[in-house]
Parts: sequence; C-alpha cells; structure tokens
Amino acid sequence: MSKHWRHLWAQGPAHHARPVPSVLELMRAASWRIGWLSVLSVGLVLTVGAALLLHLSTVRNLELQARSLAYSVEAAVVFQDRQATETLLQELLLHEPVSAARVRLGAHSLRDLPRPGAAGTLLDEDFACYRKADAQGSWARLAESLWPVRAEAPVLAQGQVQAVVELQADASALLSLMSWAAAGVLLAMGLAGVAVLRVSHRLADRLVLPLQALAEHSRQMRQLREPHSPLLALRQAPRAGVRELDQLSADFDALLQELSEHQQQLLREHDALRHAHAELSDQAARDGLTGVATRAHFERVLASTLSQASRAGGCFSLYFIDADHFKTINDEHGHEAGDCVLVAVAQRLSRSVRAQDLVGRLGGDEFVVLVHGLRQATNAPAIAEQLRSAVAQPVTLPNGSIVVPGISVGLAIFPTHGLSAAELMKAADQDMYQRKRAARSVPAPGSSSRSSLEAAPTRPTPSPD
Ligand SMILES: Nc1nc2c(ncn2[C@@H]2O[C@H](COP(=O)(O)OP(=O)(O)OP(=O)(O)O)[C@@H](O)[C@H]2O)c(=O)[nH]1
Repeated sequence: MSKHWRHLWAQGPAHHARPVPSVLELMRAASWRIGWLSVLSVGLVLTVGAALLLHLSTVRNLELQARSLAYSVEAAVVFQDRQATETLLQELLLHEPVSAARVRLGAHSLRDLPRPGAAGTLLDEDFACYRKADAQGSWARLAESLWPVRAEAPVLAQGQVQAVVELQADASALLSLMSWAAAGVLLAMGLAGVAVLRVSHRLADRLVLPLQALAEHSRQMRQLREPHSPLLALRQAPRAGVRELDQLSADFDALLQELSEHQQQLLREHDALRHAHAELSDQAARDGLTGVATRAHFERVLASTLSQASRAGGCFSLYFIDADHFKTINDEHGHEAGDCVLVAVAQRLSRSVRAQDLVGRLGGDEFVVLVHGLRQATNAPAIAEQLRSAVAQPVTLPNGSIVVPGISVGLAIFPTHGLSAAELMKAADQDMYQRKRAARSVPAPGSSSRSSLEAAPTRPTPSPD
C-alpha cells in the first residue's frame, strides 16, 4: 500500500475531502503515464542509438575516404604538385559529405584543422587545403563545433610517411540527417503513443465497463424489494468475458441467491412467530373453558371504552353477573357438570348481546358484560333482564340431569355510577350483591329457598343447547 493510500486509510473515509476517483479515471491516468514513459524511453533509446550508429558509420566512411584520398594524392605529394593535390581535394569535397580537407607534409599528425572562420586558409605547414564554400556559414560552423568528426590517413611513398591527409566531416549534413532521424523517431513515438493509449483505453473499457454494469445490476437488485420477485431468480449478473470479473459476477449471483433464500427463511419464521403470537394473544384474551374474554382482556377493553366514552361523551353499561347456587351443581353433579353449566351461561350471555359488545369471565362463576353505545341509560335494566332470562333455560348435564341456571345481574352505567373502571366494577358488583340478597330474602312463590338454580329431574331430556 502506498504512503498516500495508507494515509487515507488511517484518516478514514469521512476525512479525505478529495473526490474519490473512478477506476476508469485511475486506469486512464495510469495508461497515460505508462504510455508516455514507455514511448519517451523507447524514443530516447532510438535517438541515442541512431546518433551513435550515424556517428560510427560517418567516422568509418571518413576514414575510408581519408585512406582513399591518401592513395590518390600520393603522386601529387611526391612530385610536390600542390595544384593537383588541391584539385583532388576539391573533387572529393564536391561529392562527399566532407566540409574541409587538407594535406600536411611530414609524418606527424595534426589535429587542428582550420577553425571555422579560418576555413580555406592555407597554413604554413599545409601542403594543400580546401574547405567547402557552403560549409562556412554560421549553421555549418555551429554544427561542426557541436559534432566534430574527423579522420586522417598517412600518405605513404616507398614505405615512408610523406604527408598526412586530414578530413572534417560535413556536420551540417550529418545534423540534417540526424534531424530527419529525430523526426522519424518523433513520428514513431507519436504513433506508438497513440497505439499505447488506444490499447490501454480499450483495456480500461474492457475492465471498467463490466464493473460498471455489475454495479448497476447490484443497484437494480437492491431496488427489487419484494423477496419473492421472479426477477430475482431470473436476472443474472452480466458476464464480461474476463475470468476474474465473471467469477465476481458468479459470486454475486450466489450471494444474492443465498440472501434471497435466507430472507425467505426469515419471512417464514416471522410468519410462524406472528401466527404463534396471534394464537397466544388469542389464548390470553379468551377464557380457556368458556371462550369468552378473560379478566385481563375485558379490563383492557373496558379501559379503552371508558376513555373513548369520556372523550366523546358517550354512555355504556356494565353488568356484573354471578351464578346462583353454582356450588350446589358442583357438589351434586360433579365439577364436569359445573363446567358444562358455565359454558352454557357464557354462550347464552354472548348470544344475548351484539357482536360489538363484550362478555368476559372474571373467574369461578362470575361473568361481566360490557354493552357499548347505550342510547339511553333507561335501556340498561331491560338488557339486564334480557341476560337473566336468556340464561335461565334448562341445561342438560353430562350425567343426563337437567338444571336451569340462575344468575344475579348487577348494573353500572357510565358515567352515572362511576367515572373509572374500578368505580364501575365496584358499583356493578355491589348492585349484583344487593339483588342476590334481595332475591333470597323474598323467595319466589312456590320455589324453595335455594334460589333460581333448580335441580331438574334426573332423567335425560333434550336440551336447547
Ligand atoms: N365446575 C367449576 N366450578 C368452579 C370453577 N371455578 C370455581 N368453581 C366453583 O364455583 C363455586 C362458586 O362458589 P360461590 O359463588 O361462592 O357459591 P354459590 O354456590 O354460587 O353461591 P352464591 O353465589 O351465593 O349463589 C365454588 O364451589 C368453586 O369451587 C370452575 O371453573 N368450574
């Protein structure tokens, strides 16, 4: 990891304010750098190589020419024919890329050809000297000072060195050759640069476009919120035709598939839990024996009815019900028979009120009924009577005996008898208790003092329930 990235990593994503570059931008920037660096280095090597080759071949040619000239001028030098020597020098300079030439008498080598500016001047030691007229310009002089290429060869006669031929290459011709070579190299560099950029851009497109397609695909998949959408099963991540990218797409598909299955599993479990919760709530709200509301559920509904009636200024009635002499049934016919009577009482109470009203069992043989939206408080006693008469029907017990259950019903009206649930329950309970006591103190004509719960004949008789 480079210093820069380590620094960014240490800072965390929130701290680096610079915009995060895309992969395409990074690859393009890198390919620009790589392209130009490689083209420049190749260009540099080519230029230096070409210059070196040119230099070596020029030196070699010049040496050959110097040797050839040494042979040519041998006779003229031996016979001291300066005119013929100069003619030979002139001929050579005319057709060859040589800017200056001279023949110096003696065996010693002279390296100091006439300097630019002194060209064509015959020095004291020179036997013959010639310099091209067009090699005397400033460009030619500059070229010679930049690129001095010289060669010399001895003029031999009878095994003795008679003179030395010295040649100066035409540097301006060499430089113009070099400029052509440089132009060629530059052109090659340009073409190579374009080719490198095209290839690297294609490579970037080949890698980045599939990545962008995969990113777009994942965005679309995220938008498909429905877990059972058939698109999830059908749609595959796009394939790029590049092994690693295709592997990434395949892994993405597999991950999506796993997530989808996991989500479906979670949804199934969630449904099961919701179902179980609903069942438990229902069980908690319903009395196990009779199926009417439990005390807790009844109190919740009473509280919400109360607050609603308080806000809206409504009126409702609450009935507190206790079975009369229920213990006797248990004692005489058994607990199972008592249960049977409790179920019958609950069913009859439920059938006597509307669906929006609520019947609850407080426990034992105590029931409560909540009647919503009473139009007039004066209707409440009639409902109590209705409940009483609905219950007081014969019930056939499991042992075949028939009993007629009796109930005492106490009444409380909101807001007349109380403004809170506790006040209303207490008022209804007290009313029920007083009515029970009143009923017992005044026995009905022809009935025993035991009350309204009467043992029926022991023979089995069909029951309305
Ligand atoms: N079968 C049955 N009996 C129950 C159940 N819960 C309570 N009991 C009995 O119901 C009876 C209720 O007794 P009380 O209300 O005190 O007696 P009662 O005979 O109804 O007396 P009064 O209310 O004064 O008429 C008790 O004997 C309890 O054991 C139940 O779920 N099933």
